[in-house]
Amino acid sequence: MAAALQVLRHLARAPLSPLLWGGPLARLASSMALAEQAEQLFESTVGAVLPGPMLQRALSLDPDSGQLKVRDRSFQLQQNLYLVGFGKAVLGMATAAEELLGQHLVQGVISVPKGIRAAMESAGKQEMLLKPHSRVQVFEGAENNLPDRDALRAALAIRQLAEGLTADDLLLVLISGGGSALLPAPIPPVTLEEKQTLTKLLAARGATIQELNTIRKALSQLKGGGLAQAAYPAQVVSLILSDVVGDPVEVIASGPTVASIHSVQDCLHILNRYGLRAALPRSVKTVLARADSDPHGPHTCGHVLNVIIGSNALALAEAQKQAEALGYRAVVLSTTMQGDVKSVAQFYALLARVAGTRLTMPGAGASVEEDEQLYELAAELQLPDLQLKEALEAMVGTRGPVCLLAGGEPTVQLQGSGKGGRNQELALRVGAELGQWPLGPIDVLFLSGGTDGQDGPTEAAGAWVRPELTSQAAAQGLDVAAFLAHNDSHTFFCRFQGGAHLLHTGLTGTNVMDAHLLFLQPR
Ligand SMILES: Nc1ncnc2c1ncn2[C@@H]1O[C@H](COP(=O)(O)OP(=O)(O)OP(=O)(O)O)[C@@H](O)[C@H]1O
Ligand SMILES: O=C(O)[C@H](O)CO
Repeated sequence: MAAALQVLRHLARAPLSPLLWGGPLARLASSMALAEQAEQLFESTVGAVLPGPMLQRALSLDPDSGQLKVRDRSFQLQQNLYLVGFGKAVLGMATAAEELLGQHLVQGVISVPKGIRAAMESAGKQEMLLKPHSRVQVFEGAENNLPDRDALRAALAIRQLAEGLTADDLLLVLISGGGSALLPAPIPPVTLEEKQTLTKLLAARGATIQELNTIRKALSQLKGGGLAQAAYPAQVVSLILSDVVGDPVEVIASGPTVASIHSVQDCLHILNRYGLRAALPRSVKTVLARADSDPHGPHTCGHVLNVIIGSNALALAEAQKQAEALGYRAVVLSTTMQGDVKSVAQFYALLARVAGTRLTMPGAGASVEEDEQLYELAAELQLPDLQLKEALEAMVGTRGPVCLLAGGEPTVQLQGSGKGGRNQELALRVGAELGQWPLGPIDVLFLSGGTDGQDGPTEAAGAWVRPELTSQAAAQGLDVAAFLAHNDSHTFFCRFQGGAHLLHTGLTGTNVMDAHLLFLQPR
């Protein structure tokens, strides 16, 4: 048995040959290999945006001259390098930056989530931990992604460092998702508590991250270009890991090194939209009124270079390469997947059916109705970069396995009190949908995983499913619909086949939203 497993593992890693996909043994191999390959590809997706590789790609230092190259710009390092950072992935980014540029680093301050060092330690991720004599001071705070006193202390230390810099200095700013909560510095008389309450209310009422961060910028000393202004006249290079669809630098972590273009009117519209304008604290009204008459206008950021060094698109591009190396025809469908998880699940299930028909019955063509339905669903999701037509055209003449890749962040409207996460809920919904139709002679697998390794408040990163999910679950006495009704996807996957469908990567130290992989293998 062990030897057979070895063979299957080997098959899983070897490039796929269409000849393999035939008899019953090959089918068993294919089914094991498919799940293993899916997990392997998910790991490759995450691997492309781990802090170490990302910083190595973004920075190059000539050790003799001390010239630092970032994109097409050069900076002279001469014991004049300072570092600040804030965000969920910043501990690993700072570790990698110190490793690369340590001899020039004078001082650093970073603000990272509470408990992250202990979590990385216990996960054995030494590469994410600063060395004992690091020049970087670490503040942990913002429990539950909300600004708190600890994060405020960190923000003030970061501001102090930035304000002390001169025109000879270079400030490296490391930014990742979660940065907004980790860099709170409300403009007086707004208090931290008031800012916290407003943020919570806006989020609870469904404000988008763009809206939320517009308000955060208006009330903050450091967001919306404030940090860049504090560091002036030093040069500023911001290295940004994007956790927002479309990679907008002014939104990620509320753009502390990007001049804000929003007016007070924009803020009032947002506050109106969520019914919060009437009950605004006096302090917030005061700050907004002052901003309106600010004679200096928006900050300028001419001394700043903002660079996106990691994103969902980058991660998917790597996964696409790996999938192709494994013998798949691989297409990136979209990196802006968003919308309600139910619609997203319907989209993937129908896509599997339409694409599957094209792959297994090339002559027959898919039903026109299904095609139309698929395009309608896609239009409802409003994905600006969707390559649906291209993906379907790529199936024509393809007789081998296909892998469709996408990324983004669907939303779950929580109704139940179950345990789950966006990715496990999406996978479970796709599994349930896939079981509703016959799919023909084709193996299908759908995987959804959070690149940060933690899907909602669970230890899993996500899950994978196959069309047999509902019937296999029923045989085990598990009712998929009942679990979905309570948003209890994690409990489901823990019980289903002993948890074999869960993705367990542990905290990855990075975060570029979620990855969705759809595999189609004609038998
Ligand atoms: N029981 C549940 N079932 C499905 N989704 C859930 C459940 N509980 C929480 N969630 C979802 O999990 C998300 C919060 O989890 P998480 O901490 O992974 O947030 P996040 O937005 O992924 O953070 P990050 O920006 O770090 O990726 C929310 O989108 C929430 O709707
Ligand atoms: O910190 C934030 O503002 C969000 O994670 C988006 O970047």
